[in-house]
Amino acid sequence: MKQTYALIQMDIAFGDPQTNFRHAEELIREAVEKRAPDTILLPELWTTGYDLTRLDEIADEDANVTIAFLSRLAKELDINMIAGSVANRVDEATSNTLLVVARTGDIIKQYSKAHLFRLMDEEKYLIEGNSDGTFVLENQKSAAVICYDIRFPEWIRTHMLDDTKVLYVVAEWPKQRIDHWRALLISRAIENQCFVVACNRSGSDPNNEFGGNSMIIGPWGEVLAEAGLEETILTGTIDLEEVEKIRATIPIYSDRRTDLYKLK
Ligand SMILES: O=C(O)CCC(=O)C(=O)O
Repeated sequence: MKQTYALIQMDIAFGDPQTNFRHAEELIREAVEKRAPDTILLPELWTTGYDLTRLDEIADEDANVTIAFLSRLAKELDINMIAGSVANRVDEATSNTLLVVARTGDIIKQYSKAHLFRLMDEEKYLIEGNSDGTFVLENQKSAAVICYDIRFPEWIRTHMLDDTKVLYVVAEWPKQRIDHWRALLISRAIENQCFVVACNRSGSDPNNEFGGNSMIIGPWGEVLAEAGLEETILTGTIDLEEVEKIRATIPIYSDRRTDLYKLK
């Protein structure tokens, strides 16, 4: 089964949801016109950026505004969306929540970032999620995580054990550690024998320059498509049958020695 993706590696206006909604819609429409993708990806915190000190004003109550925006576009344009993440205010607390939207416009998954990134003060303003990012999209078992989560191979493995074939990643990964981003994504693809489809942002905010380099990686670790630093729409097509072939060639899932692993 083939799947075509368009990764919206957008610049994000700091703390300005109106501008970001407008800009994201332009880029999504451009992607659909040029490439008719099955699925579109957006980056982490694409409506607000990392303007964490102003979350009281700019976080989205129950993600309602974002969900209405995404559902409208998914239905009209006949696309699925791994719709990045947004600052999602529930009662008094805010999570960094990823939304998955089907072509029908239904929200089929919400995943809140499990590992908060202290270097960017996330733990001061956000609460962590406590459940996994697995879901079924177009009949395929899939998983999605957010940025810093990819530094935790045991968390990613937890998502892959039940025949999951695609790992989606959304991020605001800084340029100064973009070599880690590439190495971690390629490693997660090789060690889990899965496709990795990863959308970062471009541009900068008052504290960071972001690294772009959105990627589509195959289950053998091969880079199938990769963006540069600038704002761009990265597209690519994958064939999910590749996963079965790689898993049959080197059967790591059945060779695991869980009797030896001390993961607690
Ligand atoms: O782990 C890193 O180096 C970057 C993580 C990050 O920027 C984030 O989780 O927002």
